[in-house]
Amino acid sequence: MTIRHPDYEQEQKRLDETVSAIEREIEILREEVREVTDDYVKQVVGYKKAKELRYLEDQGKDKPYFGRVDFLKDETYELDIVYIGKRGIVRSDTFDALVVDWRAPIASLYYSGESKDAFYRTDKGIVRGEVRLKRNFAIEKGKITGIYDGAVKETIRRGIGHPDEFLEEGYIDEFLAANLNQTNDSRLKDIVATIQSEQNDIIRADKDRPIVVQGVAGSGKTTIALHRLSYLIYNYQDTMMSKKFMVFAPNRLFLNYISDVLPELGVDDVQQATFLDWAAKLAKPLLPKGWRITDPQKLLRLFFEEGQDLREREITQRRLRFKGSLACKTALDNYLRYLAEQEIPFKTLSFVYSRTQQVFSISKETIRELFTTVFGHLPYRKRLEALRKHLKQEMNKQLFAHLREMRIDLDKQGLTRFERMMEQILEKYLSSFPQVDVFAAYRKLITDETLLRRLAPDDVEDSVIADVCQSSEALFANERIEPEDVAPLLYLRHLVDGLEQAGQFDHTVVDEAQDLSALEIAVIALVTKRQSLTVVGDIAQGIHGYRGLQTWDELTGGVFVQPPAAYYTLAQSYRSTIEIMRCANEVLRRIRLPESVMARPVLRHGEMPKMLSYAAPAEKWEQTARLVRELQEEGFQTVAIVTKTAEESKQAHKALRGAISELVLLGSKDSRYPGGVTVMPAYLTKGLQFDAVILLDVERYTDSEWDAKLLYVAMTRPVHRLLILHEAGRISPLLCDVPDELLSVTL
Ligand SMILES: Nc1ncnc2c1ncn2[C@@H]1O[C@H](COP(=O)(O)OP(=O)(O)OP(=O)(O)O)[C@@H](O)[C@H]1O
Repeated sequence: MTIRHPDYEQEQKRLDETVSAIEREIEILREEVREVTDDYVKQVVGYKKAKELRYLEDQGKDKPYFGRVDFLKDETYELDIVYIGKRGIVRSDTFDALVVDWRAPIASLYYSGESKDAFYRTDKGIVRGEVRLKRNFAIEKGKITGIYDGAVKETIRRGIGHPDEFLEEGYIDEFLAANLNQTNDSRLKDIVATIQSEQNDIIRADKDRPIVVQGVAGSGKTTIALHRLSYLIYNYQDTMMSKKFMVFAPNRLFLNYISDVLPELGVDDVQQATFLDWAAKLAKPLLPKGWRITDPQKLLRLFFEEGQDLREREITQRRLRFKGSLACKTALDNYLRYLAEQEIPFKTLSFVYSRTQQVFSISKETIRELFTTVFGHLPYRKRLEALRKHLKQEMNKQLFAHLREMRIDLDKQGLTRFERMMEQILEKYLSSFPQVDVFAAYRKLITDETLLRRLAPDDVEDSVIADVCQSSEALFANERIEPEDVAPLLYLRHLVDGLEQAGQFDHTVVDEAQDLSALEIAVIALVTKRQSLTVVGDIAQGIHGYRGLQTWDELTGGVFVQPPAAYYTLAQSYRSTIEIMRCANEVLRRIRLPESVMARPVLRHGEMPKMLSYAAPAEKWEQTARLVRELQEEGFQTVAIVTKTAEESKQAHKALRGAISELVLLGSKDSRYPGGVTVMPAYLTKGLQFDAVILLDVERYTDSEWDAKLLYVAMTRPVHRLLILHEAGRISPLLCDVPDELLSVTL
């Protein structure tokens, strides 16, 4: 912290004036809000004012802003001095902006830092100039407690470590360090004061194209995706509504964990769901009576437990991967084409006008052309409707031309008779077009080896087709579909009937996207207007690798073609200490992944991760309880005891609940994260963070890619402390090569 900054007096004076002005605004608002009215418009305005008042009273008065930026405009050579806060505050008498909202265009300068060549975008174009000063304030109850100028400069001048080390590990400015060091209150919070430049680029990216973000563990993906929603609603309230925003996240616990930050960011009524919860609602009406979707957790055992049938694992993986792949999407597209080409008996439509015995006809070539090309972009059933309408018009046209030629005047009765006749002819003609029942069609395609071989792309191996069809047949025999059937079913519904949900969302965030399949994301894109999606994830954390994305190319090269996606990477990790991240990176190194997924921790040190062993199970529980006590004594509020499986979590809870008061067991059905001391399986910790993590039974993580990713996820959850427990003499192959200087081992 800079003690007595030379501008301290001046800045405190400015703050005092701002606070006084805010107090006046509070008085005015209180008066206005008190007014009772039955005018609807006034009520709406009143509601907005009440919200504004609440913000000013609760937060704005004590800490109206966190930053200042001085911008010298190229065009006019005027210096704008702008104070930036969580919400904009305007004086109602003079309309002067006391504080500029962090989402306003000019505030972008604050996040891009000092530069001689700076700019920001407005509706009217780009404004260029020089950022002369970027200043951060720490403010408590209207008093400045710290002033921090610039970012890199300050850190290096104060000499925290050698400058080379900054570059290697990623520098961090003091203001950010002060923010990160606060003990974590376990929930996600807003980071408006410390958003980093590369994060700012993502938050403010073009709204009308998909963005895909590969970000390492703790790089702020979830946080910035939510800040992006806040940014979008602030800047595009004419075209976007927050109630039409959707956030897809991996589980209900996670949704609960992030739910507090949205209102804090000024976005209240965003929809949130897991993909399966949302998609199953749409898919269920397509299923025959009595059919169910299997529990997604059922397969975890097959993939994460030792001693499982390897052939079954292979078949299952092939089936799940195929059902989520773009190859499956191609097969479904081809299926519709195949129906049109092979199963529709295009015939010439002819009819006779009995009074003159005139024969009219529309050729089969014309009808085929209409169905497959002219209306080819429409869903199957809508194509049929369009064809019927078109044929009727054409029949009318032909007949009336003939009547005119023959100088025949049809009376009302004649016209009605003719209308009826045409309907009958069309009804009969179109009845030979197959009626497609979505589920029956999907079932046929996914279980008929010959058909699937014919329609799937050539690079899908025959043996994969055979495994997919045979194992799907067995699954369907029990009147069950699996979660991976849902996306192809919805995609087929889109091709056949059209998804009436199409364009339902103004913007969609897909978090932990690596665990969804390409086809699932393609379905999400179908229901999002203008492909306005923010897709974030980390390939290194793809713990459902047997079904999820393998690379981002599947999206950038396959799902998002027009408009193409903008791809970003975030390598800087903000959550855990350097010591924790270095140790976790060692686990990743064992599986060959691209360099982009290796995390660079920010310059924040802490205790080295510790590995402790125990000889007997009783000792394991004693040690765990002791560690929890010690962590609590140190002041850590959220501690997670993490096991490999849900079953082990249950056992741990049973063994520990007597020794640890208020210990909460969490499973995949839970939807509320209570804080405190919790015990849960590793896959559920996804996306969450805790002050400290105690990892149990690490010897159970084998040398497989899945286990390495799972262990990596669990190891990257703590903000401050990581403690690892294992049975004496047995150690996970994933940890046995970690150098001593990265992991302190106590035998
Ligand atoms: N610019 C920042 N300033 C302050 N804190 C930050 C910043 N960026 C991220 N953080 C903090 O880092 C932590 C991790 O953020 P978040 O959970 O959004 O990351 P993530 O990339 O989604 O992580 P993971 O993939 O591991 O779940 C949070 O505590 C968040 O507040």
